[in-house]
Amino acid sequence: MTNRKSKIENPKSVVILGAGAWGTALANLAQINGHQVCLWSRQGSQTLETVLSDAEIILSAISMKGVSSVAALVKSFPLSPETIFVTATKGLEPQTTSTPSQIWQTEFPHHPIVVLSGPNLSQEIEQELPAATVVASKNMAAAQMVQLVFSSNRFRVYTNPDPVGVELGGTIKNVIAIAAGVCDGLHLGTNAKAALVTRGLTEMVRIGNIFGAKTETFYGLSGLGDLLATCNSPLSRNYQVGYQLASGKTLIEILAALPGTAEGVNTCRVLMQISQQQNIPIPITEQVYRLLEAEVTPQEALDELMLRDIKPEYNQ
Ligand SMILES: NC(=O)C1=CN([C@@H]2O[C@H](COP(=O)(O)OP(=O)(O)OC[C@H]3O[C@@H](n4cnc5c(N)ncnc54)[C@H](OP(=O)(O)O)[C@@H]3O)[C@@H](O)[C@H]2O)C=CC1
Ligand SMILES: O=C(CO)COP(=O)(O)O
Repeated sequence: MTNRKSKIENPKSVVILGAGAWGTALANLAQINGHQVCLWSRQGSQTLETVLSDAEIILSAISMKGVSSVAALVKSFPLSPETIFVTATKGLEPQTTSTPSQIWQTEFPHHPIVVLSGPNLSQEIEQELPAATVVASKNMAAAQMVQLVFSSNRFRVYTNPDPVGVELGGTIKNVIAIAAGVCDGLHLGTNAKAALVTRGLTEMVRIGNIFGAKTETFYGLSGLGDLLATCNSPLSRNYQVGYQLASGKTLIEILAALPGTAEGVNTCRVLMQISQQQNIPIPITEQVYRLLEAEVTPQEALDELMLRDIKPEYNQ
């Protein structure tokens, strides 16, 4: 059992990379626990070298497109060998299909890497509504340290030993959230939504298993939990993309007006590469891909899904 009091008695120096919606919310959560927090942005006045000099924890809340370049930049500065890296990005790198934690681990093979992911719509967290999340690592002491830094009466943090599983839950659900937005935008009803989300979870498990993730991880907060939050909330940018596609807008129009990042658009493309390389059926993701590429209309995507070959619910 961890002593929750130590979070005040032993403040940590935490650097958050990326002052977007999620980086800002996480910075506030660590700050209210009494930690010394520095929120770094490319637009800010502080250099990266200065902010990293005494960092005990470096948390990246950068969009997927910036992760590799920022990780390489961080590597060019001296760090304490004990520094813990935390990644909160929910995406996949197109060139390598790597997850963010795999990118950080490749750059920093001797440092502990912790994944932070869960049903965490940043706007609700900024409104001080209660939420729970997961911190996962192969290094349990590092995960427990991060758990203590962020845990509070409004943010409950669980540890987990399956970092890639936790990371992939948060990443793949973004594609299903686009589909859920389409489902609601077309007013297809509660039965259709339940079927979509449940079969979406099956696709998450299939892809996760290729990466070596544990199936049970996808039934926890970072998998099913985040899937439910994102597929049911108009606050989700990915859900908004799907909802607006259903109204007939083009992807270019939607992304031009979207506040912030919808990682599911890029993730969907990467998942299609993986599914083709590994011959893994992910029919919902495939229809989201065809819709994003304007190869089908929302109604045609629905018809394709409903008229697939009939089959058993589980593979024998
Ligand atoms: N918002 C949310 O509710 C949640 C978001 N996430 C995930 O967190 C990540 C960030 O999301 P969010 O904060 O909402 O997105 P925003 O669009 O609000 O912010 C994007 C962040 O990424 C940084 N960034 C973007 N491109 C680059 C680049 N090329 N190089 C360096 N930095 C870059 C920006 O840096 P800068 O500050 O320098 O401009 C900014 O901090 C995503 O992967 C998202 O899926 C996870 C959980 C919840
Ligand atoms: O990951 C999120 C909630 O857990 C945020 O979802 P969006 O990126 O779709 O807004």
